[in-house]
Amino acid sequence: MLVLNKESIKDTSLWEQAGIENLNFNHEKMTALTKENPTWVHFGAGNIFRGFIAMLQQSLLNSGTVDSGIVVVETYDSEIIDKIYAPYDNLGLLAIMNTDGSLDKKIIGSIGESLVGDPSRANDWQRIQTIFSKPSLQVASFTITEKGYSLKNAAGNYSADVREDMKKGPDNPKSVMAKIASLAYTRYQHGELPIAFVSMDNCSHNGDKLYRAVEAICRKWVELGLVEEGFLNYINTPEKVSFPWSMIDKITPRPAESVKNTLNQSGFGSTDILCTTKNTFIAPFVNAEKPQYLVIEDKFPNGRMPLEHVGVIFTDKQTVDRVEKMKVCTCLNPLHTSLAVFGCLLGYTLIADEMKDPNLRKLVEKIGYEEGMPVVVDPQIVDPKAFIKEVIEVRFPNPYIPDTPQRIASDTSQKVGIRFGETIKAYSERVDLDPASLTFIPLVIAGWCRYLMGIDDQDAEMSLSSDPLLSTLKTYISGIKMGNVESVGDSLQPILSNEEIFGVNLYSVGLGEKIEDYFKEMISGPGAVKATLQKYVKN
Ligand SMILES: NC(=O)c1ccc[n+]([C@@H]2O[C@H](COP(=O)([O-])OP(=O)(O)OC[C@H]3O[C@@H](n4cnc5c(N)ncnc54)[C@H](O)[C@@H]3O)[C@@H](O)[C@H]2O)c1
Ligand SMILES: O=P(O)(O)OC[C@@H](O)[C@@H](O)[C@H](O)[C@H](O)CO
Repeated sequence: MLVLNKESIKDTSLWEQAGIENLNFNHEKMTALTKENPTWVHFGAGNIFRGFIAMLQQSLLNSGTVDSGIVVVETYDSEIIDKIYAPYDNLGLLAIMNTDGSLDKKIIGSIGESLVGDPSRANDWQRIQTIFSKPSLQVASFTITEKGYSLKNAAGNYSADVREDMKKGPDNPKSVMAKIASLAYTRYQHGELPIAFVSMDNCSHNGDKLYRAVEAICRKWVELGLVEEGFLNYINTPEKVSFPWSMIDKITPRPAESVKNTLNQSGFGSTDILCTTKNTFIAPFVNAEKPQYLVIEDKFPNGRMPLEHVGVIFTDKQTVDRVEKMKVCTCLNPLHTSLAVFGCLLGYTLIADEMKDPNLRKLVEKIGYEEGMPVVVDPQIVDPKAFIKEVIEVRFPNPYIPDTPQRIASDTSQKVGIRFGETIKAYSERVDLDPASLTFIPLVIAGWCRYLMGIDDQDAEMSLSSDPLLSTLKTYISGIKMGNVESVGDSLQPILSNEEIFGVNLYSVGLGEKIEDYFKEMISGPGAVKATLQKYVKN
């Protein structure tokens, strides 16, 4: 069996025989050059990073356009580095799942260094500080999930770590955003060196989200006299520090047993799948679909790698905003979240199987075409109708993509505001549209509340995907009993009125009571979720 390490990849014929595309550059040289002159640090060593972002730099390395790779930093889940990067010399394998069932297999070898971003790992932290003091560094990018940018807890207060970091200053930060602020401070101290901090997470205005979090911490440090005022000016000078917006799209499911088995059959053995204690599902291999889109605001004060050669679209902020809104608020992610919630309730474990269920297919068609399209943002550079058609007809139904509703249900509380709240707000702002007339979006929100009960449509207990608000949300609905509509009372009110969650108080736009009614229908007994869904999609 072929195993991944820096020695094994030197024997090119072995990889050729296994049908695995090898690197077209010298891995050792790339590693040395990355250490000497790092240009790109990426935070968040998860699946999308290796399956998409690292492969972009790899294409540039393969063509000889660049000579250094990426330094990956994991600030949250050190097990990823210790168990998935270090043992394999930072190498991985990408399996692209084609619609005909074939796999395109490529070694992932553009990661020059992997580090744990935490002061408790002193050597790694010092090394990251050194990297941030280097003039060569151009880009710090991020895929740390939407919750990674959050400074506050469910109650809207700064979390304990953030409070402590704000009080203590840039030494020994604990929270992820204070770590970034601290590294920016290092860069400031070394001559106000320029850099672009590029969020590549699925959240609207992701660059602003990152900026706001980092800036709030820096501002506090300045207020308390822990750092010079010039640091805040530095962060706020776009010619020195930028926070470009981006839109990223490539379905990259958790590593799947089915793909592991196929890889084993083809003679590739580095396939152990791990679920870390922090709940990251990761393996030495990544499985992903082929389609991919990355659109980035072209604002890089220290220059950047020529990623336009490998399909990345660089444009202005407004266009990024429009593409991102098109995808995240209408054409892909709301449909995914809908399939996630109902898929879990109805016992599905594969998105492609859900697309064979006429009710679920109809649901996403109605949410996308009927309720989303009237307010979709047309970015001009991508056609929303063609995009959503590819999503509904080609990407979601691809039976070879082992994507699960349970993966997508993770962190739903962090996502519903963007996935549905934006459309609801757009209806409120239009004189010709009324949010209270929506049917399917509120149906999914009711489905999510029903999901939070942790009981599936067959009345069996179901485990819920991780979510930072899960315990709080479950407390609100703990008094609700299946089959007992009276027990609902006003239990859903703290959820549905929470503007932190939905971006809008759903009662004030005429949807709160409607969602409560759908919810009541869905708890009337076993099979009620399916029946409710069927009743409304058939109308
Ligand atoms: N997987 C996809 O299909 C896909 C597609 C487009 C965009 N994205 C974006 O990328 C993000 C990550 O996806 P992935 O596939 O790499 O997921 P993953 O589960 O493989 O990895 C998640 C990464 O985020 C880090 N993380 C999690 N919680 C964090 C926190 N509170 N603070 C800091 N870091 C944290 C983890 O340590 C890990 O590095 C998604 O949330 C989404 O915003 C993913
Ligand atoms: O990653 P999230 O949590 O923002 O959303 C779940 C999925 O919709 C997402 O991961 C998609 O696979 C992705 O947005 C496709 O580009």
